[in-house]
Amino acid sequence: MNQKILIVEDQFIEANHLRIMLQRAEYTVCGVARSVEQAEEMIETHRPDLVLLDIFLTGKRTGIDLAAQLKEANIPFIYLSANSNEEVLNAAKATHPYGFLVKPFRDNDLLVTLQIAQYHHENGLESQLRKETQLQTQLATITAGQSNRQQRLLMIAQVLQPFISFDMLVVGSLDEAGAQQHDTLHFLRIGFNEYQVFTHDGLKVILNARPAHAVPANERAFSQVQYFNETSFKSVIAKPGTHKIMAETFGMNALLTLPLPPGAHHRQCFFSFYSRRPDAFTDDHVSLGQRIQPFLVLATQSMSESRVPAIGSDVMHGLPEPSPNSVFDNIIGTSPQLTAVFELISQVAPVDTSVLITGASGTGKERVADSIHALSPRKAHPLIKVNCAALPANLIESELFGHEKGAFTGAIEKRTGRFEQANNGTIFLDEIGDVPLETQVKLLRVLQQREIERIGGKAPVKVNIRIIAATNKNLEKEVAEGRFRLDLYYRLNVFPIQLPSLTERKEDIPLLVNHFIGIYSRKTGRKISGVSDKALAVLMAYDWPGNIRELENITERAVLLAKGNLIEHISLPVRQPAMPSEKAEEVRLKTIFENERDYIIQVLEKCNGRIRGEDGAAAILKIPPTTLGSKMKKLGIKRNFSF
Ligand SMILES: Nc1ncnc2c1ncn2[C@@H]1O[C@H](COP(=O)(O)OP(=O)(O)OP(=O)(O)O)[C@@H](O)[C@H]1O
Repeated sequence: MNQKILIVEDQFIEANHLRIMLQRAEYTVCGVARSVEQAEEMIETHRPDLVLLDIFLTGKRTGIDLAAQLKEANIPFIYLSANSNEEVLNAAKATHPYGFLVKPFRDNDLLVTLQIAQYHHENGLESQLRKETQLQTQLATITAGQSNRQQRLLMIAQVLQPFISFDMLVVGSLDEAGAQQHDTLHFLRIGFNEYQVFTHDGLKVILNARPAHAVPANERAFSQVQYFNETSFKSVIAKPGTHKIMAETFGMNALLTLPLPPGAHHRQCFFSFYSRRPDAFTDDHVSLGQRIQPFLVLATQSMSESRVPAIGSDVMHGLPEPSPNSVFDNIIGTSPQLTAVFELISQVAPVDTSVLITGASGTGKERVADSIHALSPRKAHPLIKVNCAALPANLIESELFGHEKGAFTGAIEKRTGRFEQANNGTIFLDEIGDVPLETQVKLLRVLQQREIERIGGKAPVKVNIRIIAATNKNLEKEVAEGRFRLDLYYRLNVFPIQLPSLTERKEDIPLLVNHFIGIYSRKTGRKISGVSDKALAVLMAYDWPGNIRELENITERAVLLAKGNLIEHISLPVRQPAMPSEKAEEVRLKTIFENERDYIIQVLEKCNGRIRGEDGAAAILKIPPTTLGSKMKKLGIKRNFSF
């Protein structure tokens, strides 16, 4: 084994037990630290391969404080803590640990967690290296290509995006005195892999609409790779200049500067990446920027050597190629939040990593699963979807793993389970948070060993599957409350994708509404061309507890009820007005479950309690009646309605 492990634990007995256990398992324990200060010294001296980290330690600083340094030093760490309250779990999760074990735990749990951590760390590093080599090759190909400066820079922007997520890239050159020239190009991200390109003069045209701004002449550029997030960005934009314009005109909140040194035959250039996210950039971006500097120098050098066609002065240049958004045809939206999701999908789809999709009900989790499968090498094989919440506890195992004939009373025939059906393809386990604890152990086994055991079967059966799971539950909370196994959580949460709620991306509402109008006009044979400004304003003002599913249902109804060929009137669910004594804060703190519960009750009321049938609540909510039934049970909604 021979991995060097540092134990950071202030309880002597526990630390000693850990040391003995790890040594027995052939790990090398390079030290036991009782405080963050001691740990810092030992890390410096021994450079451990992994750190086991208690959260509350001797002294003021906690394990969570040490985590930031470990991350920077690229040392994986696992928390061991007796404290499993949700707040601590969330703070710990934000530091991206390789595992979290709640004390007391079994020795074996720790050994398994260590192996998982090692696996993730090595794979993470390896795939990072692979991706970076690929990036360098892509940059070299662009350099060798024949396209003009603008096209090349656009291609560079596109290949850099997965590594440095930005909303605006500004590229330009400097004169001998270090002042900016007027050859600057701006690439404003307007969709996944789609950019609006404008020149220095183009920017002037935009700014004329905002007379308070002027494009500064001869502005100086930064001389090293560095970043400015939130507070430091505020000090950068305190002075007039390009950065201030980017902040005030385009809503940018962070900057990463990447200057390129001058050469004998070419000028000094600069790349400035801006993001709307105030915490967008990290030290990792600085290191990456320094590593790719030579490749960018070559790319820009070849541009100054090639004859560059004149670029229209104040014209907005579109993409030279058709928008590659089409790979996500089934997911409508161009908001930055959704674009970030596209980014994650395209990163994870080609590999076999398990994915955990989280987000409130109706945010499109199933759509994301569809896209991951469709973009993966498994696309020619089945994508099997299982709604775990809809399966009664006594049937779930036979549904997932299958059974042999005669395995139990009623098993009159052999049944192939969903895992076997998904062989060579993908299995989508929706509502994973609803799987009973007993079944969770078996799922863990599938994830670890890629084999299943049919009920009544004599030997395990190997399966080659990719697992995508989804939930609208807060799994950390479920773990903390003992309803979800931590080891399964870590196995599933290898690549989390969190979907934004519709209120977080209201700018997508017009696109979504038009998309649904198109679908339901075709379905119903009505010729509806769009929605009036007034009706759209109503949609934009609503808070969408049911997310896109609710928007789809409301649009469908509006299409049916429209008097002319424009939707003029939108009828939204009547919401209970807040009680005067209710504080605004309390209203805001409603949980997803309360929202979901209220929404289902509203729909049930509208349907006079009918669940099934064409005008039943299940049809309106676009979920099977059995799913609605189990949701109602879960949310404590009594079945005191007529069916
Ligand atoms: N971005 C999108 N573009 C177009 N349609 C969407 C989008 N996202 C969701 N939908 C539609 O909204 C509905 C709900 O989507 P989906 O079933 O994927 O949500 P979900 O998050 O899996 O919900 P639940 O947690 O309730 O299972 C579906 O009818 C889907 O067609």
